[in-house]
Amino acid sequence: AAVDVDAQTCADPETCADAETRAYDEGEDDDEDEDEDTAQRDRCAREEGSIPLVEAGELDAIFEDMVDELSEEDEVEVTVLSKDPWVIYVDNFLSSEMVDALLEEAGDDFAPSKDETKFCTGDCAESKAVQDVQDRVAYLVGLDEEYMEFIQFVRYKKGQYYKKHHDTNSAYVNMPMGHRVMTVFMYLNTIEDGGETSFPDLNLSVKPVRGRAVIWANVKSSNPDDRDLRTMHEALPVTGDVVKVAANFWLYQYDYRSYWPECTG
Ligand SMILES: O=C(O)CCC(=O)C(=O)O
Ligand SMILES: [Fe+2]
Repeated sequence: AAVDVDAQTCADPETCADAETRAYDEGEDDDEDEDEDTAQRDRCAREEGSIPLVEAGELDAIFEDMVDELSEEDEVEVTVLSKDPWVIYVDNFLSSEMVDALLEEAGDDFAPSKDETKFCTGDCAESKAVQDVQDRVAYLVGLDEEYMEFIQFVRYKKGQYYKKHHDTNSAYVNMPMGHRVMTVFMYLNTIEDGGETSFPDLNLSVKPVRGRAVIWANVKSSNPDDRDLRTMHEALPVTGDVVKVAANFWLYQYDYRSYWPECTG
């Protein structure tokens, strides 16, 4: 649901003179949107008997299990930044081979200008690189591919940033795939100058390190239909010459893939 937004602000016009920023439609409904939402709801009803990824109370257990599992892996190091809401980061989440293979899939042909993102669909989604990442996440979280959005590559040149936002849209709860329950955000290179992923309301920030993943909850464990706005986050401006490259991987409450693309946004 990435949209190009013209009226972006830049916190520091000096730093951001040439910067562009990315943004998502936050879905603050006006009347027109509501009519559209209703029409889409009729067309795109969630299949009856659909099984949610998390029931109330289960998200905590998913994170606990994931942390236990990852802690036992050689080379991998887990840091729990917060348990309420869950925010962890995992060093060597991706092996060096996996990072190289993903970078190869990401390529260099990002759409220029504002929205430097690229969804990995088609051949990219079928590639071994992507299948390996999916398998890893499927195993750790205990879900299958249907619940996964296609990986989205993102990159930031000097001065670029991504303003504070939340990863799941308030309207998603009424869409067939439901909320983006969790985000798995993977850094494909190390950035020394700026580029941190910051959670201002939690006073936390994570540095981009090649192979590191940040994993956080976007909904409340007590009620997965409810967004947890405490995990609003931003990408701080890259201040050096190295282009930051990373990948978003979003996990939904319900099947995403069979509703994509007609009913997913
Ligand atoms: O680049 C980052 O550090 C975060 C990116 C992000 O939050 C997003 O693409 O939704
Ligand atoms: Fe985000």
